[in-house]
Parts: sequence; structure tokens; C-alpha cells
Amino acid sequence: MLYCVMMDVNVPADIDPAELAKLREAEKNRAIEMQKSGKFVHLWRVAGRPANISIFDCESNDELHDLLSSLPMFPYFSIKVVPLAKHPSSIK
Ligand SMILES: O=C(O)CC1=CCC(=O)O1
Repeated sequence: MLYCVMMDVNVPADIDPAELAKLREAEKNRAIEMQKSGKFVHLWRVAGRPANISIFDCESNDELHDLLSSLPMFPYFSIKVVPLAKHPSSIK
């Protein structure tokens, strides 16, 4: 099943810069691992905002939740999920 996931990143302004750098590195590594697994199909930055839009291909809502909550920066995200269904006019 495909899901469109929209994440707003809300890192506290007073977070220790060294801690933030570590968190971002861990986030990048986990995101690369998930992309290589084929579950994290697309990842796009929203231009001009600390936000991203991505496409996940998961077996279930539970699997999607497990993947999202495994991201090290999960506590700092506001997430919206839109489950995608086939459009009758799509040729793909
Ligand atoms: O968009 C961000 O900064 C947060 C994020 C989610 C996956 C990733 O690699 O970064």
C-alpha cells in the first residue's frame, strides 16, 4: 500500500547544536537504510520550509507507524498521512 507522508520538522530553538548535528546524522542514516529497503520510495524537501513530503510503500498501517517512529527525529515531527488508492484514470 502506498502512503503520502507529510512531515513538519519542529526542532526546539534551544536544542544543543552538537546534539542536533548528531540527531541529523542519525536521521540521515536511518532514512538511507529505509530507502534502500524499498519501503521509503520518495523523499522530497518542501521548498522554503523545514518540511518534507514522502511516499512509503508498506504492508499495513502498523508497518508504516513502525517505520516512521523508528526515525530518530520522530519526536520532533508533526506528521500527516494520506493513504493512496488507484485513480481510475491513471495509466500507471
Ligand atoms: O526533512 C527533515 O529534515 C527530516 C527528515 C526525515 C527523513 C530525513 O532524512 O530527514
